[in-house]
Amino acid sequence: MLYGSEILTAAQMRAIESEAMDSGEVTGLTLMERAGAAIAGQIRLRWPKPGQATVLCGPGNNGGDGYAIARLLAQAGWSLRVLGLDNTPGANAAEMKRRWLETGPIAPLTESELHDSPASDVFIDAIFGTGLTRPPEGRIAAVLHKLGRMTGGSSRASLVTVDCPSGLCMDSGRWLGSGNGGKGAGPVPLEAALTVAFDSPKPGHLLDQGPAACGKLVIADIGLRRWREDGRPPSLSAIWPEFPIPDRRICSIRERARAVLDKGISAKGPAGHKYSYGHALIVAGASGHGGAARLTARAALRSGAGLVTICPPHPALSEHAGYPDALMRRGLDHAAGLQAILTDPRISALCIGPGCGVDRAVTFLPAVLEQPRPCVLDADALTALARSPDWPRALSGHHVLTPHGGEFARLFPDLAAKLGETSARGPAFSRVDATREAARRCGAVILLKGPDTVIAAPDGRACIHSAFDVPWLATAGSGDVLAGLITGFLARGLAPMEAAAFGAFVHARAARRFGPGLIADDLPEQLPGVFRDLGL
Ligand SMILES: NC(=O)C1=CN([C@@H]2O[C@H](COP(=O)(O)OP(=O)(O)OC[C@H]3O[C@@H](n4cnc5c(N)ncnc54)[C@H](O)[C@@H]3O)[C@@H](O)[C@H]2O)[C@@H](O)CC1
Ligand SMILES: Nc1ncnc2c1ncn2[C@@H]1O[C@H](COP(=O)(O)OP(=O)(O)O)[C@@H](O)[C@H]1O
Ligand SMILES: [K+]
Repeated sequence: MLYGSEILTAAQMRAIESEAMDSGEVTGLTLMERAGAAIAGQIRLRWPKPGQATVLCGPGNNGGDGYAIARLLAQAGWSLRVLGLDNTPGANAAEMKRRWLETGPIAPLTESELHDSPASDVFIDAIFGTGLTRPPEGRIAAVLHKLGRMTGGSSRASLVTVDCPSGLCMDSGRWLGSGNGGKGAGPVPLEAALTVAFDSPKPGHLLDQGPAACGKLVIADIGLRRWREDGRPPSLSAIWPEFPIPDRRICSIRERARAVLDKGISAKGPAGHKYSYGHALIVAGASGHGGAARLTARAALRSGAGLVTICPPHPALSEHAGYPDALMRRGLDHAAGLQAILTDPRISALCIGPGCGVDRAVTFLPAVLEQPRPCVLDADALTALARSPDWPRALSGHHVLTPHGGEFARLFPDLAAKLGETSARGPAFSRVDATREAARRCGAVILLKGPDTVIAAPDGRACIHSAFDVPWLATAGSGDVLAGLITGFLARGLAPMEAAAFGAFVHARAARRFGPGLIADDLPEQLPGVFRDLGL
């Protein structure tokens, strides 16, 4: 459907693994050996000279992977210290443990044994993976605290995690047992240098605390693709250009971008004129607040919309007189005026919110919502929307809402509260769960902003756009630019979910291309380069 790679929940991953094993074509032990070999291989790639490694093995299959890694690294000349538990109930993990014991001993998995380990180049966390069901407690929590202190910050030793940092919920990216932001009763959050996960990224690798905890994420192919690619469209995918997972059901960003932006041209041919590319209308606010709406309008122009008109109140028209000259201006003082403008059928998308003012947004929202064109609701329009009773009934599939966390909490206070709660059991409620539920309730596309932007449609399709590598995107007005991009793509005829996803992708790409020091004004100016880089 969208771009990037499929994301699987822990339960979906387990189901695929079971299906593969039930087919009789692969055994659990083979998968574990492949997992162990993938991680040992990644470690040897990064530390070509054999060194000292300490492997911490838990009770389940994650621990089984750990014993396999220890054996393979030892065979490659590494010095190993392995810490483990007496209890290893699973047959495959027990077999891996038995094979390791032919090579070396296992010390108890305790804080004091970890403390007494020889200085290590690499610590390998194979305590819990997808099987984590509750927050680590007691002795394992103490081990994780210690591991966090031994490997975090300026420590020389690197942490490599098997599938995920132990204690992190792979469906939400939240530390089980702690509230939002990693605070609370959970373990010292681990900060890995490298996480090697299997087959597909899980939501927790990309959401919330996940990216900071996982470090560099590598997805290892362990031969399960055949059971995964069953023809169904993925319900959750990652828009992550740097992520080189070819997935035959999802075309590449480049292909998709070309298809998306060629749309106007191929529909109209070279004889197309400006109206072929759509006409976007931006409802702007009173004097003194014009910058936000102008950023939106500039982004809509640069996105390739054929025409963009900005509509402030008449007294504020002079404020919008400057750059860009391509922008059209039209005074708009009351709802009847908007209805009159909208008699022009060539206006193909609207945006209301950036720099609009809440009172003005309250005035214009009914007229905006009752007309059938696609529309982006951002900033003040979201605050205005939250004030009107029974607002979800006024929305439908042609609306795109682009809240940041605060606006989301105003619109969906219960979902925001749930996101902030401490989770005593996994899977924890995630930003994907919250955004999907929000989209379902109001029947519109929701784009929840953040370094881990989540976009969801009312039918349950969702994607995560990861922008952890461009923290400089968090600058005043960058959200206004995003709203303009989405409006421009809607004006050009993209479906709402696609316009939102493509907007988020292009927005981050522009920020990445500019680099630190970026201000929101720079973003629209980067777009021609972004489109050129994409080969458009
Ligand atoms: N997905 C796949 O296809 C593959 C997965 N493999 C590995 O298998 C792992 C999943 O294995 P498991 O399902 O055995 O689960 P884990 O090894 O993640 O651990 C689960 C075990 O720990 C217990 N447990 C969970 N939370 C606990 C807590 N807070 N305190 C104490 N005990 C707790 C569970 O009851 C269970 O016995 C993956 O993360 C991955 O490392 C690989 O071996 C190969 C293939
Ligand atoms: N830490 C971050 N890293 C990358 N992108 C971020 C980060 N924080 C916010 N963003 C992005 O920056 C934009 C900020 O939008 P918003 O909060 O509406 O700001 P404004 O109202 O000033 O325009 C959003 O696209 C959001 O996804
Ligand atoms: K782990």
